[in-house]
Amino acid sequence: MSTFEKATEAVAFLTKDLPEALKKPQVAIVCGSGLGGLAETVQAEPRAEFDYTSIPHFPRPTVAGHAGKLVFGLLGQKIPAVLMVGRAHYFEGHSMEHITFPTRVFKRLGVDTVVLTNAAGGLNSDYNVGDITLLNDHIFLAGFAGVHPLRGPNDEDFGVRFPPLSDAYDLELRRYVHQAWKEIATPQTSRKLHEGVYAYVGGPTYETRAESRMLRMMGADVVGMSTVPEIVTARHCGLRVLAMSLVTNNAVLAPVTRGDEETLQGKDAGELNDLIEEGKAGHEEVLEAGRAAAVDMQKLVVQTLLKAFGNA
Ligand SMILES: Nc1nc2ncn(CCNC(CO)CO)c2c(=O)[nH]1
Repeated sequence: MSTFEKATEAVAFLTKDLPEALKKPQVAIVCGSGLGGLAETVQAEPRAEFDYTSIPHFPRPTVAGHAGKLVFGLLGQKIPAVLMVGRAHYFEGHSMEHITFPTRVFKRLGVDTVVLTNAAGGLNSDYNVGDITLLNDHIFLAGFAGVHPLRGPNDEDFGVRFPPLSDAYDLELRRYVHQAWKEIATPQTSRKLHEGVYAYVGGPTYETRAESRMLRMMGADVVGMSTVPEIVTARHCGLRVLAMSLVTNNAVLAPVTRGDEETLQGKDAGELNDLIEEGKAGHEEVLEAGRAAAVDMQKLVVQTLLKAFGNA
């Protein structure tokens, strides 16, 4: 069975009992780590929810903070949308084709715009935890090595064999984000909105210090383990893309301390531990920062989409 046929089967399952107003979602939103609250901004009626385990061929997330449900509803009471609460990742053992299958389902549902959110590590020293980075490009390291969602026979039902990506990050949608942020941010708003480049790493390990420095030197502003495979797949099948990262922690770029006696003289075990532990990333801090920033992120996504499609 081709991916196109699997996506068609999943759409038939999802739409068979959907309220008419929800059968043709215009926008799909992928909620990243700790950002599942976005699905609660969808009003109560009309609304439909599907656990991923019930959807034919859908991948099942295993990471804390990734619930695993598809929510259909109206954003801002007018934009028919489908929201993914929780995503599957390559590092969980899923194939690239499997983690990007939901994007194929969006296409078959008639979605024309996909909004992807994620939690990411900050590489740019101007970024602080809690800031939002509107993505305007990416570096797909795994893709360079052939770990790529479009590897293998091209599915002409979805798109061309050699899709360009120089236009991947929709300029009009990014303009709406900046306009929306001007309306949301107040003088008291501490978090900042940046535009930047996302580096995709396969995970599940967080980067080493040297890897973080390499990514920064390559021009990346934030780093994460998701989103880019979905973006590549979305562009392959002609969807408009809007993507935002929440900076949930700062990647550790500082060179590792030398271990020679001269450098470490006079340091006791506790001080040595502090040196090596400084800035170490952890998933709990990622989730906590996601929860803290979720309301602003939700407002920004909804306000942007109302500007882009609210008069439709
Ligand atoms: N240094 C660093 N900090 C980060 N904060 C969030 N993520 C994205 C990964 N998020 C989950 C997996 O989805 C692990 O926290 C990263 C990352 O990949 N690297």
